[in-house]
Amino acid sequence: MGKSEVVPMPIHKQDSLYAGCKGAAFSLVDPVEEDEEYLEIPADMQLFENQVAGHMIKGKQYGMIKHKGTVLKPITKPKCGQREVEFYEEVSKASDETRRELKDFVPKYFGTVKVPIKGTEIDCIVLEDLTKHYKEPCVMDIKIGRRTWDPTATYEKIVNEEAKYQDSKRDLAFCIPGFQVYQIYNNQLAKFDKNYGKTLNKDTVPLALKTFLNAETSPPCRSLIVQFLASLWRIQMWARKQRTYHFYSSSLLLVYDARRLRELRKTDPKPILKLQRSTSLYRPLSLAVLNNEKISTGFSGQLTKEGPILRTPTSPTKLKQFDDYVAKNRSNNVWQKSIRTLKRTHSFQNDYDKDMQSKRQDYTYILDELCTEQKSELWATVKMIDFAHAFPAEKYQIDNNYLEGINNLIRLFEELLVESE
Ligand SMILES: Nc1ncnc2c1ncn2[C@@H]1O[C@H](COP(=O)(O)OP(=O)(O)OP(=O)(O)O)[C@@H](O)[C@H]1O
Ligand SMILES: O=P(O)(O)O[C@@H]1[C@@H](O)[C@H](OP(=O)(O)O)[C@@H](OP(=O)(O)O)[C@H](O)[C@H]1OP(=O)(O)O
Repeated sequence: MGKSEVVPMPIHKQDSLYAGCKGAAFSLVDPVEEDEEYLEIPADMQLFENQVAGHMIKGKQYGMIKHKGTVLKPITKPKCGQREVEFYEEVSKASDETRRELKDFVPKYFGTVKVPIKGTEIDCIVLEDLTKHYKEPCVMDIKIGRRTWDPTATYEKIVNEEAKYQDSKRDLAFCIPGFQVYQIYNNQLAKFDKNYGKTLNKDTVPLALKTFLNAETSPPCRSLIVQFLASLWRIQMWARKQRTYHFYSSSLLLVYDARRLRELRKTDPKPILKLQRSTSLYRPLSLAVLNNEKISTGFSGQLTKEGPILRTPTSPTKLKQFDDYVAKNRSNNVWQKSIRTLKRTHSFQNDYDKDMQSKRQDYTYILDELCTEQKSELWATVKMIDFAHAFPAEKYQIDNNYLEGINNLIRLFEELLVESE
């Protein structure tokens, strides 16, 4: 039980359908009989090798299929499939603000298609492949919520669901049914399956996150954590106010490109000290540069429950320099805006929630800027997936089951931000 497979890199993705099944990267198909059966899909489709959790080929269940930049999700349970299709249809029409915002957090939806699988026409949901731009996609499926059974669940289903991932769900309100990571330290692809996920608890989940982030032997990469947090905070802000849906057994899919991390570490083991614009946006907010001189912003880089830990410049010269800097620089430069926001956080404890939000927006803003200027710079994202059990919100209530999982996940990522460099 545990790590399910380690695959030497580099892994050359092959277009051949046969290669998809025989390749050791896909550990989830029974290699003897079923992969041969599975070959009975159209020639321009392959098994989706980056699937880390969810239904796999087994009897009348099928795994995800890869097709020209999309993934096809076979509908094998009609009610679940119908619910998920309805959900995506509603969101893609986005007739209200909640759904308009939500659209950004889910994979692009391209309708449904019938695919002949083993001689039978199977309806499939067509979604954007969230891994398609990444050379070495590291993927983690995090199932959100303590309760993973929906309002229509049978007694048997409830008992079955309650028996799984008990420690993790109880203490963190989420669980990890699978992930894969291109490990930089040994150049291998490692896959962790649901059996491993079921052993995790509140003490070991942070370690699993570090494994996923290639941060077992070195501090987590700050740029990577900020990218994940920026996505997570947006989803959190949305989940805090939405009263349209209640999600059961739905996941967040975290994806990043280990190739970019590798390059960053190779060229710049301490990216925080680089001053070029492309990387400067990712420097810790403890430093700003004015006329080639480093200025302390007072932010220690640490976030706690009470808010960010601030270190007001101690020397009078530095303090004056900082105040002058903030007073004089009122332009729209993102970095200067960040400093002004941080300055405001001196009144943080009086209005934690509001200031926390603006701080988060500040990070998001930095990322937005980066996005506009160099879209290709982003190499990590979080999307909400799996809406087979998405229901209308009961009594117009907040989905606290979902929100709590998101909050805890964010807390762990904020702790990683503290450790990051
Ligand atoms: N849009 C996507 N892009 C890339 N990978 C995806 C996408 N959607 C799903 N996946 C991959 O497929 C896996 C299963 O997806 P999903 O959870 O939607 O399927 P499922 O069979 O309904 O899962 P479950 O058994 O948990 O209900 C995910 O863990 C992820 O690895
Ligand atoms: O059997 P079902 O109804 O398809 O439900 C599966 C469930 O069997 C599966 O549990 P298990 O194989 O881990 O015991 C769930 O997987 P994880 O909880 O491990 O991710 C599936 O999520 C269930 O599917 P669904 O979410 O549609 O109920």
